[in-house]
Amino acid sequence: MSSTPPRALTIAGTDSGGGAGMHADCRTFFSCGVHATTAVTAVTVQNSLGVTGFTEIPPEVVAAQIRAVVTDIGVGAAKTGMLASAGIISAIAGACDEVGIGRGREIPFVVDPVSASMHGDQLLHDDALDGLRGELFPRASLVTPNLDEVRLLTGIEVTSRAGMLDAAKAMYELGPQWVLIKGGHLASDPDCMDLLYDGADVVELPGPRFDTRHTHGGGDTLASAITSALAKGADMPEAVAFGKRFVVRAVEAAYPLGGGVGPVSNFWRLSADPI
Ligand SMILES: Nc1ncnc2c1ncn2[C@@H]1O[C@H](COP(=O)(O)OP(=O)(O)OP(=O)(O)O)[C@@H](O)[C@H]1O
Ligand SMILES: Cc1ncc(CO)c(N)n1
Repeated sequence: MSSTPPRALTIAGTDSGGGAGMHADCRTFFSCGVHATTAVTAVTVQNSLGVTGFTEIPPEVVAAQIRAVVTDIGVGAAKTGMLASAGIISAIAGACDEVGIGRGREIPFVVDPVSASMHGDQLLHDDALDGLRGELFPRASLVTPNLDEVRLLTGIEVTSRAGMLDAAKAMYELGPQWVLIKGGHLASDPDCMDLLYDGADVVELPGPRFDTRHTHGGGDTLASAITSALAKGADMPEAVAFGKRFVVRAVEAAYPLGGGVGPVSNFWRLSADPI
């Protein structure tokens, strides 16, 4: 019998195409040697061409999944992805307080403020933005917005690396302990620089920009790799540096799928040996 591995929790939506969302999270946890536990928020109808619909899980069922996992199995860190509605966000905030998930509590909490798929299909109702800002960000150890989410949440349009620092400061004012601004959408930048900020220090996380359109699930993969490292006891700068190294390799190994946009590879660490 082996000893129990580190565990992490993803609170997120499913992607029937298997590229992003909870599927990307679970594969990333697995690749990092972390047992994946899940609280499903929504079931999306999705493939490489986009999202054509989703069904939400009742908020009390989302909260019950969190309680069931944390009180029995225990987790070293938790993350959120697609949350869909204000009601689900409130239920998550309440459950997190009950079981000790959040900044200053036992279980670090990574909040990825997913608002839309990379095709632009909405994954969060407009009236849920206040819930994210008011109920989740103040509980977050880390928030990981992309530049579209920065605009939605703060009104700031980032067009340069200097603008990323303004965005980090504005996001920090919304209450999280740490902010990671992702630079993947800054097309004018020949590299992919992310920025980590804790209200005082700025850490630049440089990375190459690969010439590929197959980046579906990149944000989920980054946040899950960070969560895996936190579940193993890393501090935030270490965890984020690991997450960036992991996602760079994942984008490099991205693969085409279907007729649209393929996913980053969450299993680049595994060999491609025949059966
Ligand atoms: N073409 C690329 N080459 C290398 N790294 C990239 C590329 N695009 C994005 N990244 C990196 O991948 C991570 C995710 O960034 P991005 O800004 O794309 O997030 P996102 O929009 O939330 O992702 P998603 O595609 O899941 O919605 C960041 O570390 C970013 O720097
Ligand atoms: C379920 C789900 N979560 C997150 C994303 C964004 O990557 C997506 N496309 N689908």
